[in-house]
Amino acid sequence: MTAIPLVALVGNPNAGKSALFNALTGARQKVGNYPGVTVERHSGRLALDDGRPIELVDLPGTYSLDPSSPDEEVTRDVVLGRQAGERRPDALVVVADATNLDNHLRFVLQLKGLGLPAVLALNMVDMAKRDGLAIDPAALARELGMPVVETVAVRRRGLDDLRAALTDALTTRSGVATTVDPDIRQFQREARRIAAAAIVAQPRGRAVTRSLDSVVLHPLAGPVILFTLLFVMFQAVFSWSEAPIGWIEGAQGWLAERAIATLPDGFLRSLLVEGVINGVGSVVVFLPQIIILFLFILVLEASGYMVRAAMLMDRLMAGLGLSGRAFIPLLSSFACAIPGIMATRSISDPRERLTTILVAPLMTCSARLPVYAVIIGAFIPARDLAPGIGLQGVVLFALYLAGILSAMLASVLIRRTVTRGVGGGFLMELPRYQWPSPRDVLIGLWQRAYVFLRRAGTIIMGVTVALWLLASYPVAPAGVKQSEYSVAGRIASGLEAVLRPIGFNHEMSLAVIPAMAAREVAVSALQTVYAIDAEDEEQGATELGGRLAGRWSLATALAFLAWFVFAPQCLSTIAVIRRETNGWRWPLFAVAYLFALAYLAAGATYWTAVAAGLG
Ligand SMILES: Nc1nc2c(ncn2[C@@H]2O[C@H](COP(=O)(O)OP(=O)(O)OP(=O)(O)O)[C@@H](O)[C@H]2O)c(=O)[nH]1
Ligand SMILES: [Mg+2]
Repeated sequence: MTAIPLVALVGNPNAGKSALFNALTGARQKVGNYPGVTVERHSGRLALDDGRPIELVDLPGTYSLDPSSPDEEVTRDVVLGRQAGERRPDALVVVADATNLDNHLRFVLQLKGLGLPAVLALNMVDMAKRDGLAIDPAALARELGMPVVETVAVRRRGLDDLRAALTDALTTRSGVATTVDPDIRQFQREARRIAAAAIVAQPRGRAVTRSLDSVVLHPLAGPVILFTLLFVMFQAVFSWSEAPIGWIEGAQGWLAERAIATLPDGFLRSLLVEGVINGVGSVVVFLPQIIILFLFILVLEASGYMVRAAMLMDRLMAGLGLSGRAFIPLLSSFACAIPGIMATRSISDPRERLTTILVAPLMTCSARLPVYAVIIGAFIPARDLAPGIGLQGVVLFALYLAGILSAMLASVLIRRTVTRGVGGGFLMELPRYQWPSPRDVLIGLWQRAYVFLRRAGTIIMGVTVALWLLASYPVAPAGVKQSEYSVAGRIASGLEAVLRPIGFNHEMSLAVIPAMAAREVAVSALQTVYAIDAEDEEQGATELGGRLAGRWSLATALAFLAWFVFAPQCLSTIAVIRRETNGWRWPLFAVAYLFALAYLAAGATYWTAVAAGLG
């Protein structure tokens, strides 16, 4: 006697497999409206139309047959007949949620590639109809090359048709052949195409999302749109911020004047004016630009566009060995690498995760913005390249691009060497587009502003004041430069020997040491050092940009920018890498390669600029 046929119920989590299992076998399996309800194998019997008995097994839901994820591997092994103590199923009933067709079809296509006789149970059609979504099962069957039966498992509807289709599939035993290349991105594209062909009516919101996506995710138009959006964002950072920056500078000047007018000349007044008000003020002045940057990022996130950008990036980066799964952590690293590195916990593949952690510090965090902005403001003329396209915004865009491109390049190199091995695919559900809620955006902006101001009031102020003390003492004799004679100055002189070949001067060498605590400190440190060397307080309060423009060569300024694209000038990031990788090995690796890159990039920039006659 031959064993009775074995049929497996497979599909994405929450598709209704257990509900269907119960309806077909009369069993009482636990069903629940959240993914991952069924975690072990259950089987039961039912009779086909011709009276033949079959054994039906209800499997845990999975999103794909990705061998890198342990739970998906079980499903894969069962379906392929590789699981110990389990025979290979003779046929599959693939269950898909009609209300989420394209996402579920992706897995259907993958399962179809296995070549087993299969029937698609298009479940939850009641929910689809309620939402105004109509799917043509005949069209779907034609496109898929697989019988399709509409079911409502919880109402026991479509069961007879399902049994009939299953009887057919088992009798003819016609396995459906693979038609698509087994690549998750191909499945995704094919699933979207089939869903679009089978859906005959859909709610308005979905239709809007679909037509927007056909443009936004277009292989050519998509990247162009993404690039344009980012370009506009960086233009806005400069062009919208002028007035509010003026207000902050005004307030800062007024505060300094008040302090000078009320306090007697001496230690306290110098500390307050040079260290606190002007030092910290030189950083706080960049608040408007940070707010503008985040206004764009938050709106794009809330609208549902960012997930699309991740998909686009995934496609672009696929050949580079970096997955789109890394996009969200890398995107958060534009705010700060620390939450970005923490967000890599969502990356299941350990090698991909480590690579993402190692390149996250290359994404331009908001702490670099003050450094970039002060140098750009001082050295790049505020003229338009074309109407509406300012040169300063273009340079800022280029700096961000340099960070992104080097992160991509670094990840290719790291993936080929230290973290070699295949990674998992990238699956992401696309949410619908929606208007961002102004309230949520405002709350988000407030949080960013608060974090920035808190940093200014704590770590940046603390380090700046400490630097002011170290740079003010011992007091230099007449004719000797204070910033060189002081404790800080002497330490910087040691570093200057190393940094001079890449165009750095004494003040810059002095600024990069305290900037290890936080990059913005580079700005307040320069402000403080120049103020200390100034003849009087009036002159000391001169705006930093103007002061730099008169003293640094353009080549030196550009080298400083290049340095900050790469340098791991942030102790907290190093600490977080240590925590997330459980040891000193990777943080030290990151520090070493990033400083090496910074040195090479600054040097190359400096010498190229000198050779071009900009020295
Ligand atoms: N309206 C409607 N609800 C359904 C239908 N089929 C299942 N459900 C409900 O959908 C939810 C998920 O059903 P399950 O059978 O637990 O899904 P599953 O595929 O077994 O999920 P996992 O075990 O997590 O993989 C439950 O709340 C069911 O009651 C259907 O055809 N129509
Ligand atoms: Mg289940």
